[in-house]
Amino acid sequence: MGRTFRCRSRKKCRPVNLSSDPSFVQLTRWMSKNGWSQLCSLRLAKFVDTGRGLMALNNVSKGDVIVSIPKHLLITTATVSTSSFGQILSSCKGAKNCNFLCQELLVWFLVWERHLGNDSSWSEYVSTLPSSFSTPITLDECHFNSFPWFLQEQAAGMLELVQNCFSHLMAMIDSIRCSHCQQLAADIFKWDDFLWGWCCVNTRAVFIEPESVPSHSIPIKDRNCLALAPYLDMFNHSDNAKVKVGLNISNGCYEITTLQPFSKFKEVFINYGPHSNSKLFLEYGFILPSTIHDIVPLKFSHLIDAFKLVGKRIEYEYEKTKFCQNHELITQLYVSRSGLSWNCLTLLKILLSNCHQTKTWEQISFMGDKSSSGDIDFEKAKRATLEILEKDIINSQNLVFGKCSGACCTAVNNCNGTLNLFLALLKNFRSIIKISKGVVRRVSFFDLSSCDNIC
Ligand SMILES: C[S@@+](CC[C@H](N)C(=O)[O-])C[C@H]1O[C@@H](n2cnc3c(N)ncnc32)[C@H](O)[C@@H]1O
Repeated sequence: MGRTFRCRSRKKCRPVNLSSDPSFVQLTRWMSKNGWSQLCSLRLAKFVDTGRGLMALNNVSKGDVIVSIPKHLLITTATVSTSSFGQILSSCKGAKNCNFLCQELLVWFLVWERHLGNDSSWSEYVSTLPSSFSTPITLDECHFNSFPWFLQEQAAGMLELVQNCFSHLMAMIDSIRCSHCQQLAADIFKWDDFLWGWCCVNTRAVFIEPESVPSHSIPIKDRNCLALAPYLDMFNHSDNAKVKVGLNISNGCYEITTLQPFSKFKEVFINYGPHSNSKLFLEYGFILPSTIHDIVPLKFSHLIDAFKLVGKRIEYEYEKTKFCQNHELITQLYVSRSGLSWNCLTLLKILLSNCHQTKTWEQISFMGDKSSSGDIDFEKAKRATLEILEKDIINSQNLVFGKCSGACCTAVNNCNGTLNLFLALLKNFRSIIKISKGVVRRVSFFDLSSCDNIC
């Protein structure tokens, strides 16, 4: 490997400086004019692994405030109520179902301000927002059908919510004419615009105490706890980041304090919450190489099928199923890197039991895995469960590609990025199952050998 090659490779890994990006320059200028000042020396950059984010230009110490946004630069439902869009909403008052989800209002606000272009008082912020997203909700529904069941359910639920929110307000405002462009709302706002707004709010909004949002007259039907925060929404997420976030009452700014240091020229991260990769994929359109929160959910039917696979009959299947339902054991079924969850192990053990008495099943449910030491059938059932789950994931992997004709992609997603992400997520699931199989084998070996010793 020559020197030129090494230099080129190093350059490829280096973040690209985006500090002179015109929309970003305009954003910081506009924010400075409106009372914002940069407390921590950061630069906008494009990182190889995480995309656009913020880089430390000096060492950042534990306890440093990395960002501080004056309250009046946050977009909350109070901002919406005082905007020209808020005036339109007030003309809908009295209409049937005239109450809104907090997120729905922020979405429509962004869509409205984007259509105002340079005439929007938030144009400097709106022009920094991404134009496309890799969240699965932006895919055509045909792709959802290839997802593993738990992702399929969640993605379909999210899509239904977004569709309902879109039609909810469109029904109220479609005949209203915009005083800015004189067009009918029905001609201005399309599904793709709403989807864009939804993704912006879903991937960028921060939590704010509802009491901190100034009161207004728009009826909100859920917790009024979301805000969009210009500049602050440029921070990427890391599982390891530790931060303190909230409104500083003494200066009226929304602040993030880092509880760990960052070295000069490294990316500065915040933490969006203890999310699994499934959640990051569904809600934010990215995944991490690995997180401690990763699990692969299981269905009760996977456990039943495991018995079929090992050729074992379940005695009193109907009664046992009823018992497990009544004792809320058919919840929290998943596999993590440390193996099958407690409830999975308990269910397997109950299903294996030859006893007909609920008292015995109750005992098993208290003892869980411990009641099974050395039971070969139990080890076989555990392994079979993992085999079945892995097969499901492989099926899904085979299905997802070959479905896309390109015509199904929405304007806010060209599909390939999301499908590659999905593939990476499935790989992640398979690695969890693989590690878990090792755990099963180790436990099995340990249990059997300790059994031999006792004998
Ligand atoms: C609040 S924004 C952060 C800024 C964003 N990267 C941008 O360019 O505007 C959240 C989005 O950033 C991206 N993101 C955040 N953390 C990431 C990470 N660790 N790896 C990859 N992408 C990440 C995801 O697309 C996510 O939806």
